[in-house]
Amino acid sequence: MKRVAILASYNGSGFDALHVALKNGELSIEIPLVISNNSSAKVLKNAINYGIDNFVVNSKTDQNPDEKIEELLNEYQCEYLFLSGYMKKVGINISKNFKVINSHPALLPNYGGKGMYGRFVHEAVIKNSEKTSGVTIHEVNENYDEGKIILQKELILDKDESVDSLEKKIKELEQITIVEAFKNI
Ligand SMILES: Nc1nc2c(c(=O)[nH]1)N[C@@H](CN(C=O)c1ccc(C(=O)N[C@@H](CCC(=O)O)C(=O)O)cc1)CN2
Ligand SMILES: NCC(=O)N[C@@H]1O[C@H](COP(=O)([O-])[O-])[C@@H](O)[C@H]1O
Repeated sequence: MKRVAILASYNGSGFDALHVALKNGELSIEIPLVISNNSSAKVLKNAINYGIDNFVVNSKTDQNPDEKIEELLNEYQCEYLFLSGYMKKVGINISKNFKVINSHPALLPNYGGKGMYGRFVHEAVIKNSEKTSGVTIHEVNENYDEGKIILQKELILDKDESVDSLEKKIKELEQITIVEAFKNI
């Protein structure tokens, strides 16, 4: 059974989708480990509620955060690492030694790269009067948002789409896209 660790900076909404899918038997995975760089992240509270071991790893807790993350992935025997709204670059040792998967809130290769995260993505999409946006699940390499695309799902923007309304739609679409992607990995 695939052992998947979660790495998140805030809510980890993708983690919630995977956890529901494993509990209802839709996905044959285990999630034994949750890591956040943010000690007040909601993802940690959810991990505690689900009874899942969780750790804060950042430059204050560890001299080399990536080394600590790699140590935890090995200790918990996780071959997969899912980035659920993680806002830092994952080091090359991790991306090379583990199967790292990310969910990006846009249709890569557009609207990706440094600075393209969270609301900044939706702001750019709307500023450019795009007719569509979507979600991309992709493998993670040493660069931001350049790994092999696993699955994309598209949505059509309303004429009066706002950043808030697009963010909400993307997060809803993300929930199903993440689970479908893990079925095919
Ligand atoms: N090696 C990789 N690491 C990460 C990837 C990746 O594809 N390869 N994806 C990101 C997630 N992400 C987009 O999907 C992303 C997150 C954050 C940024 C960014 O510009 N971050 C800022 C710092 C923001 C902060 O500190 O809050 C920066 O680097 O200056 C871009 C894309 C996760 N890691
Ligand atoms: N480029 C990475 C990126 O923007 N990731 C996005 O951050 C959000 C985190 O939301 P959450 O903290 O509520 O899960 C998610 O929508 C995810 O796609």
